[in-house]
Amino acid sequence: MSLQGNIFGNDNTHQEIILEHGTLAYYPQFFTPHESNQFYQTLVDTTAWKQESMRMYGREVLFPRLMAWYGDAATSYSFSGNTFTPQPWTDTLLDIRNRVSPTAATTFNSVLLNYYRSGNDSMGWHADDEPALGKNPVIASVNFGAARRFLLRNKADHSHKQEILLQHGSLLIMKGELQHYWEHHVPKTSKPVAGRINLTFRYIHP
Ligand SMILES: O=C(O)CCC(=O)C(=O)O
Ligand SMILES: [Fe+2]
Repeated sequence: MSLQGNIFGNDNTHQEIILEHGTLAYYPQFFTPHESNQFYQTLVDTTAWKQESMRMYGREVLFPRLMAWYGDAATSYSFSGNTFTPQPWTDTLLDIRNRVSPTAATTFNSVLLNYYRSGNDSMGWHADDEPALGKNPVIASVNFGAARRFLLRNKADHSHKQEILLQHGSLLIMKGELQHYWEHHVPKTSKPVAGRINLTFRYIHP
């Protein structure tokens, strides 16, 4: 545990979760509740949200959440058969990025936003291992809104698991070999939960 704040006024108290082949660092209160409320509402209101679809078994299936992609102009991004061209950075997104980068000790040129409108929205098992992310990507995941469970499982042994409750104002950094050996997902929940926004800051190799 580090109990020291930094010059940005972030709460850098965190927990390192060392897995076999991969490391996570979880900062439960990286942003204050007050600024987290403001970021949440601004992002709900001003993001260019879209419900994208992917082709699965010959039919178009809607992703069970809303998404948006922002970043430097040269960072188009492909997954599940889609190519996303980024929207230009907004002041809010640059503000969040600039708060997170020093702690992640890297630079980011893009961000994927996911909006889970209710407990019925979710994200399936996957690894963020697209070639454009490079060999061992550092991904900074920021959470505003309802707390949701984030599950990890070892690719080779699904009984080998880890779980983190990602809370309002938290930051999760994924790094090292994590994406090669582990998958993650956000399950649906039958509990009545409010909306949640997750932002994953990434470096896309042009
Ligand atoms: O919503 C989350 O916490 C996970 C997001 C995620 O895994 C992704 O965007 O790749
Ligand atoms: Fe992911």
